[in-house]
Order: sequence, then C-alpha cells, then structure tokens
Amino acid sequence: MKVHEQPTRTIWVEADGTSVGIIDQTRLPHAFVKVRLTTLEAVAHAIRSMQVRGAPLIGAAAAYGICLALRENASDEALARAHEVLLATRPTAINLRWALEEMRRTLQPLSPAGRLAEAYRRAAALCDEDVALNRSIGSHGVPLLEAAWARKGKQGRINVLTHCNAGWLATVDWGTALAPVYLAHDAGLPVHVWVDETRPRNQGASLTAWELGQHGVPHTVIADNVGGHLMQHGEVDLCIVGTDRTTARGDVANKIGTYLKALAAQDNGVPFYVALPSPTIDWTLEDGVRDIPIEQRDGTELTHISGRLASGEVVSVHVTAPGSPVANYGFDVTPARLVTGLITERGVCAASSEGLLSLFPERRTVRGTGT
Ligand SMILES: CSC[C@@H](O)[C@@H](O)C(=O)COP(=O)(O)O
Repeated sequence: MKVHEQPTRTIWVEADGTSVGIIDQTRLPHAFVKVRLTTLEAVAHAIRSMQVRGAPLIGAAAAYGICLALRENASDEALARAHEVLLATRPTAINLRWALEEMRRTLQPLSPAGRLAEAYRRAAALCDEDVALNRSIGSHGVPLLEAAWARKGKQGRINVLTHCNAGWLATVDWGTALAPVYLAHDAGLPVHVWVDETRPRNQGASLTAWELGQHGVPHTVIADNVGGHLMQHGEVDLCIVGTDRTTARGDVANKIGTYLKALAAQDNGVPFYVALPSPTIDWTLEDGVRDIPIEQRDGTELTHISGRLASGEVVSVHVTAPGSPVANYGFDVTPARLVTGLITERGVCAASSEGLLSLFPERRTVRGTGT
C-alpha cells in the first residue's frame, strides 16, 4: 500500500542483496523509520520487540531471519539453531512456525553450499505469496461489504468495526481484515472503519488508523469498550478482524479483546467475520480455548503508555498506581460459534471443520498428522 504516495511493502531485501529492510512499527505513528537488519539476532529482536508484528509479517520476517543466519553459517546445526531461536520469539501466531517449516523443508535437503541463494529465493516467494493471498482475501471480502450496504438500502456509509491491526502493516502488503476495506474503498464504496484503540500496545490507534489515513480511508478511533454501544445503536454493519491462529474447527485466536467484540456482535445480530490466509490455520488443533498458547507480555506495556508531547518528543508515562500488579495477556480465543464466517484466499466459509474442509479439501487426508 502507499506511504506518502509511494507503494511500500513492510519487508524487503535491501540494495546490497542481503540485508533486510523493515518499517520499525514501534515508532509509528509518530515517525516513519526504516531499519536494516543484518543478523539472525536482529530479526529475533525485531519480532520480540514488535518492530515487526502481525501474524503473516512475523512469518515473513522469520524466513529472512533464516537467510541472515545462513550467511554466517549454513551448516545443519546453524539451520536448526536459527529455527529454534526464531520459533521462540512469539508463541501465538502460527504463521511463524509455518514459515520456519517452509524454510526447513526447502533448505534441509540441500548441501550447505547451496542453501543461501535458495533461502533468499524461498523467503522472497513466501512474501509474494502472502501479498497474493491477501489480495485474494480482499476480493472475497468485498461482496460482504456490498451486501451490508445493500441491507441498508445503499444509504449512508458502510460501518466496519475492526480490532488491533490486521491491515497491510501486519502482513507483507494489503492486510487480511483490511484487504476487503481497501478494495471496496478503491472501488468507490463508502466504507468507514471504527478502529478499536487496542490497549495495551494500541495497534489500532497507532497502526490501523495510520495506515487507513495514508490510504485515505475514512475511519474513527474508538476506545476499546465502545464497540458494544455502537452495535446496540445500529452503528456497526459488520465486524472484520484478523487472526493469529485458527484451529481446524474454526476457533480463532486474535488480539486480546476480540472475544468480547464477538459476544457483543452476536447479541446485536451484527455479522462477525474473521479474515485469514491459509498459513494461519493450525490443522493440528481443534479446541482453541484449550490448546492455543496465549502470549503473556511484559507488564510495562500495561503500566506505561507512550505518546507525543506538544514539543514533538515521544515519551512513555506511567498510568497505573505505583506497585499495582498487572497481567498482560496478548490474545484471546473466539469460539467458532461466534464467528459468522471465515474469509480466506479461496472464499468465505463457515467457521467449522466442514466449512474449512470445503475450501481446503486436500486437508481431509492429512489432518491430525501435523503437516
Ligand atoms: C493479519 S494480522 C492478524 C493478527 O496478527 C492481528 O490481528 C494481531 O492480533 C496482531 O497482534 P500483534 O501482537 O500486534 O502481533
């Protein structure tokens, strides 16, 4: 998507052909800063510290982390260690494991001497595939927005509520939940997005609002607890969120607070859609509430909040009572029964085993094998 009118991806190989460029998302929305990564450790730090974040982008970054590791040492041991280091960076997004497995499958059979060039080729292909999958999710999602608009007699605007950031910043390009929004907006549909601020790290207020603004999509930032009120008053036509891991039966892990939005949506008859590329499906799990690992992050994300002073200086301030213990859960799981539909690159399906298998029939034979 465009930044300052320039088409931009969230990750790329620099002109030297080896180092990896990213946008430092911890600096947004106050500064648009690019960072050059040259080592495995730098990539692991970028994922852990959330300079790059969002399930698909975490996977893409990890793929390039393998490339940078192989530059130093392409042995079997080095490949295994890089895999292990990167896999440990964040636990919930399954795209991380998926991308690392893809890299291992490609590289393991090769001799160490042949690995490096192939690693860069596979990582680049993985990024291009992500862009194509998301574009396709967008195409399948647009009719849902058109239907929402038709339901209100094509009057006014189409109000979409989203949580966290599942836009292009969370992927290589286009985004998942926001891909239909961008395509609909570009096609001239009157889309407006309610953007949950998404405490504690404010991915909605800082990232989603920023990227929608860059693309000229009308939007309004709301505090995290506003969605239910808006739904009660007919101000939300549909919700679309992303996911970090979706189980084989359609349970959905996403940023903390997503579950409460789904409950409010069901109570108010508002369609609740989840957009995901197939690498986000964990075919090995069924019960998401029981089995998806939920990341708990440093409590300072909750005790402190950062923002820009009138002087332009960006500072972090303490918002909790000194000494109050905090718990910082990063994700929650929305059970499939609360999800109206899953928007994938192959189409929209019910959030159920049968729904997913109808779009991914090849999985009928391999489910339960962990492949
Ligand atoms: C296409 S992104 C889907 C999810 O990864 C997104 O909604 C989300 O929860 C991101 O969490 P984050 O902690 O910012 O990595």
